[in-house]
Amino acid sequence: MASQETSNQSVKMRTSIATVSISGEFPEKLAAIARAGFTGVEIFENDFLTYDASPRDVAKMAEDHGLEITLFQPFRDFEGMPEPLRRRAFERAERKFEIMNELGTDLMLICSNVSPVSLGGIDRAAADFRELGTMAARHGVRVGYEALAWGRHVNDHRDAWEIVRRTDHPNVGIILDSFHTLSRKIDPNSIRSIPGDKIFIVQLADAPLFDMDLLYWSRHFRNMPGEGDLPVVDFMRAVAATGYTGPLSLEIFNDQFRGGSARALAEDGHRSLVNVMDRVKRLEPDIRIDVPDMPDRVETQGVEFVEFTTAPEEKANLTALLGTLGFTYTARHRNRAVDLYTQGDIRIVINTDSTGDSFAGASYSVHGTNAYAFGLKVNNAGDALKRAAALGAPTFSEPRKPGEVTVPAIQGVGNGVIYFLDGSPALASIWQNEFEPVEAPKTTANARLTRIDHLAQTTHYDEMLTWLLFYTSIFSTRRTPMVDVVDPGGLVRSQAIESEPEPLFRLTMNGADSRKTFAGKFLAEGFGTSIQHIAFATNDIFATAKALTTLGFQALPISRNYYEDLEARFGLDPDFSDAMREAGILYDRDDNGEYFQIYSRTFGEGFFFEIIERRGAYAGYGAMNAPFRIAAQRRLLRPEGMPKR
Ligand SMILES: O=C(O)c1ccc(O)c(O)c1
Ligand SMILES: [Mg+2]
Repeated sequence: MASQETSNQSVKMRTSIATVSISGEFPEKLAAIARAGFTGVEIFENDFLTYDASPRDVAKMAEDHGLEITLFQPFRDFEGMPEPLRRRAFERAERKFEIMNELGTDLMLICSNVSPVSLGGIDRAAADFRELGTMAARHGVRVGYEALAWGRHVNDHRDAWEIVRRTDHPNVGIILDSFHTLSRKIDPNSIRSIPGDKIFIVQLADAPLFDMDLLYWSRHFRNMPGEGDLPVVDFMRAVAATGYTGPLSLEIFNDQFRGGSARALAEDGHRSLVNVMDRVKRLEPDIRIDVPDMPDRVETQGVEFVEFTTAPEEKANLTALLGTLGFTYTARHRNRAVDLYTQGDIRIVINTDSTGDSFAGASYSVHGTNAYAFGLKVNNAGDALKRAAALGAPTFSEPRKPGEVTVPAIQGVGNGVIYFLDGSPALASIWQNEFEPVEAPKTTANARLTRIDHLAQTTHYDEMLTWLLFYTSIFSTRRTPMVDVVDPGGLVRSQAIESEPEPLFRLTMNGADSRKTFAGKFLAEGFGTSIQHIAFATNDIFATAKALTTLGFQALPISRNYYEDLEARFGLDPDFSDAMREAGILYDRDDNGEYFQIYSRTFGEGFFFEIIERRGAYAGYGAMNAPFRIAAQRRLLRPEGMPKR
């Protein structure tokens, strides 16, 4: 009875990552892995072989970093070999067991045989494993069998389990790898019938859905759980239901990661594991892994404000542009050089407070005028901060003056600040308490802008997965499929993140490959600033266009060819397309509704505003119009009549 009780206790979560998953030399990898908070590491044999140190030295290095070596892998082409290859395989294994003893790890991964000379048969494989188990026991080690998705005879964890079950040896177990199961669309619920103590380690990886050869897909395109499209949470739920308490180990083969930052990759990996396990814990109450406590994913009700930092001498350009968009200067901060402009439910804050060590001033010095911060409406700002911090997001705070409230905040893309606001008395009354309404004559002009539809952030393509994971792990969101936007200077990849259950907060992430693209230029010249455009919603784009003209707004001029094509493509009435052309309105339509867009001219290093109207249930962002927008923006960058350089 006593042992029964112990076996139901939960066990502290053990996190591990394979050395193949991140860039750098062996010592750099271990340092980054330890620093990111992992408790263990899988040694990928090749990383060890190519590094000039003895197994004991490597054991010492891992120990110095406080890392357990969870696994030594892979051992290939073992089971089902005809003689004399069979004998050779056992001899090879014995050599590796000796190395494992020096490394201080007791588990080796054997992946299913891919050799064309290997022989099938469950009982033949089980007999080989039974003999190997006995040899492993003599060396005090264990072996785990993993079905590679492209294994010659075994390519399904259900078959690997049947072999392990028939082997019936305490030193032989199964190793599950989410990629191999999910890439072949094998139902992960089949894992639920495996006893948890026969699962020796679990490897986790996600991947974008590609129709591609399995081996090539696995070796080049895996990514961190939550960064791809595979149902890793369902997989891990099934594992948790078995009572498994061993390490959760990331094994990510990815070409882009091999050249990335070891530190950033390790941090993303740790965040992805904690996030997946947090989901799993909420869905599988019988889980025996003790996952760190944190509030659930944050539901957002939209963008409460966007804040620009600028210098007093540049401010007039920005406020003039806001004026032509129908914004009114409504209030000024009681203690600071901070102004509030409003229209509908939109708040734009302009900060010229560069005194002391204000972050706004610092951001201006690095990036110039930029939208360096935004505020999100959430249910509980304190909980939002707790979750973000538990997932490793840097928290942000600045010294407050008497009477000022500390708004919970974190830092995100381009070091920009994300504030959390909720309905608590202190945070809900911040605009009334900290701002003084301006008495100056108010314009009655208004362009019927109602709210912020979306923010668009630009990053280097290499960082795109990092930031997608950042948002989707902290906030309750879904991602739309990635779209490619062709810029004459290169490709820009774009993906939207939308809050769930209601898409009240929408954000598009644009990953620029080259600084020759319009987005890449914005990044390079703004030194990595983050928000490139803000899209405001209207309920009547034509009325808004008319009001904007009166206000002196200059829309981005769009080529006549665009409207010719639009008319042909959608069978539009020529009067309708002429009306759009005159107002500089772009158009898109899908099965659910229509989308209208007006762009401002660019401001500073490529920042711009957009005005949109969604009709019906159109859910996109007009991606097909992006090349026309980019072409128009590039035309304006060149002085009239100048040849393109
Ligand atoms: O691609 C491979 O060969 C390979 C090797 C070891 C693994 O654990 C794995 O998942 C894949
Ligand atoms: Mg694997």
